[in-house]
Amino acid sequence: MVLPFKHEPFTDFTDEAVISDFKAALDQVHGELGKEYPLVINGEKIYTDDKLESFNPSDKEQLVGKVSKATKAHVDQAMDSALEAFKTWRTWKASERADILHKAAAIVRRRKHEFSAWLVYDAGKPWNQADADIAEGIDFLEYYAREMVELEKGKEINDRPNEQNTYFYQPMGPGVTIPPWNFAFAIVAGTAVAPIVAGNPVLLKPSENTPVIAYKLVEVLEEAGLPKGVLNFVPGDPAEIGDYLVDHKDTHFVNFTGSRATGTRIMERAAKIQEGQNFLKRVVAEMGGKDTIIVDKDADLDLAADSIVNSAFGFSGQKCSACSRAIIHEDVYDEVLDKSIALTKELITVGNPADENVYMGAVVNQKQFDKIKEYIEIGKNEGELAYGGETDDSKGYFVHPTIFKDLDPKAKIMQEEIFGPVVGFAKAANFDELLEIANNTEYGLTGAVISNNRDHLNRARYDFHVGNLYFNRGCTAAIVGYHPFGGFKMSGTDSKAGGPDYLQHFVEAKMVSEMF
Ligand SMILES: NC(=O)c1ccc[n+]([C@@H]2O[C@H](COP(=O)([O-])OP(=O)(O)OC[C@H]3O[C@@H](n4cnc5c(N)ncnc54)[C@H](O)[C@@H]3O)[C@@H](O)[C@H]2O)c1
Ligand SMILES: N[C@@H](CCC=O)C(=O)O
Repeated sequence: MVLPFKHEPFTDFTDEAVISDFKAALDQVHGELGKEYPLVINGEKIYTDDKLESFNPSDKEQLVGKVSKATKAHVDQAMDSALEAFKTWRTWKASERADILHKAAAIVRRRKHEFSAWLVYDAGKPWNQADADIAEGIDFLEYYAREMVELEKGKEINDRPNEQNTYFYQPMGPGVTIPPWNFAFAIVAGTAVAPIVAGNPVLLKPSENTPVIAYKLVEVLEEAGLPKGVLNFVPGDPAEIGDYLVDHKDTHFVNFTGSRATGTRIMERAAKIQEGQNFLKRVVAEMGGKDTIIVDKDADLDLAADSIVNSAFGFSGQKCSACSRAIIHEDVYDEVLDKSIALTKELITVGNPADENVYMGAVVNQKQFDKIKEYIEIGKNEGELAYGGETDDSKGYFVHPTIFKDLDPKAKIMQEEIFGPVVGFAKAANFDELLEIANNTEYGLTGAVISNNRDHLNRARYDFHVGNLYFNRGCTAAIVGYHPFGGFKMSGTDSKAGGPDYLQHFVEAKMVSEMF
């Protein structure tokens, strides 16, 4: 019997036994660094000479792994195997497909610390953030398995005398999953297994920054019994195979999560009908954010500072949901700013996340490091540096938590996604203005309101235009099955990952009417 869904608990890293187990997992993974990984096409492991090399962001000389690079010819091969696999995979019952996800979840759960340890080295995640990423991946497996069994039942529609009508959902055909690096296990798992459990084979092209942990997922799903050809692993250079995957005439859907620039490019390309294509492609594109916490005059100011600091600096601000704008009522602005600086000083440590109790590791790569540094320089001209601003890329890509104050809400660092540990403060005269500023970016992903005023919360519920809105807490850390995730405006297609509507993106609804 399948138990009702409950999210995976987070690991208690204050327990000495857990600390010792986690250190052992780090040692185990350390011993496996630098290995080579293949493509997986039709169940066959293919090693190529040309490889992606993944390095530890906190120790940039440390090679995490070398992953084979797919060419366009490999993509064609993978698509052929997906088309072949579709013929039988589509006929499996939902519960049979779901069982593979349940088994995969059980395998990952048993090897949880080992998987988290890979994220420490491959993505630069501190222990607790790595643990949360793996827990979210397990949740996606467990949640979509249950959701598919429900969806297979179809929906009730009306009959008339001598007429029986049925309405049900069927898979669409093979498609492509293109995830980012920042939730290198959770988002890869969620965006690959949702279409798969719905009956569609997938070509998975992981991020070039974190391909090793993605390969680990492919191994687990194979061990759990996923038939060959249902998940094909085609890492590669996005400049070489990215457009090719999207443009392919047999790509039925693209399940993308990443930057606005890549997402809009994919939307445009997928709209063009290719020779031999006789269906419209679907695109799920979950993109960037410029997420705001607003603090009302009547609010718990310690809670405000805690929410801002943890949402801005958790995983070095490398979350689409990260708070990069704090808009504060002018009457409490100085106090919230002072409390936020004090808490940052007290809480945030920067270092190699393989060490215990590090709050922030390095940012993912040189490109991100340079970009964040550039925004810090821009911020110095646009506002006043209130805290931090230091950077050091001698050993790893370290950026210290950085707070700017007294910014114009239209300033560049208040409008563009930085994707690093930088938060800008601005003030507003009243609640109308707080909301107006919160809505003045082109993004609409997450936001939070810290307020004790019920009328203001009621207004924000409808007038704060973001897909995920939180009251009296931070704006990160959505949980599968509890906080379905997806953004408005240029943040994406509002697909609501981890929610009850998500699988609908990967099925076709069919009506059959029979006369008796
Ligand atoms: N809204 C969400 O749910 C969500 C979640 C996580 C991250 N993000 C966003 O992702 C971004 C960070 O991730 P990133 O740096 O990996 O983003 P990115 O757009 O650079 O890359 C995302 C993926 O797209 C691939 N890609 C790049 N060019 C491509 C092309 N031309 N065709 C096909 N694929 C291509 C990359 O290889 C990678 O796998 C941030 O903007 C962040 O806000 C959004
Ligand atoms: N689901 C995550 C954000 C994913 C994007 O990076 C959160 O809610 O913080």
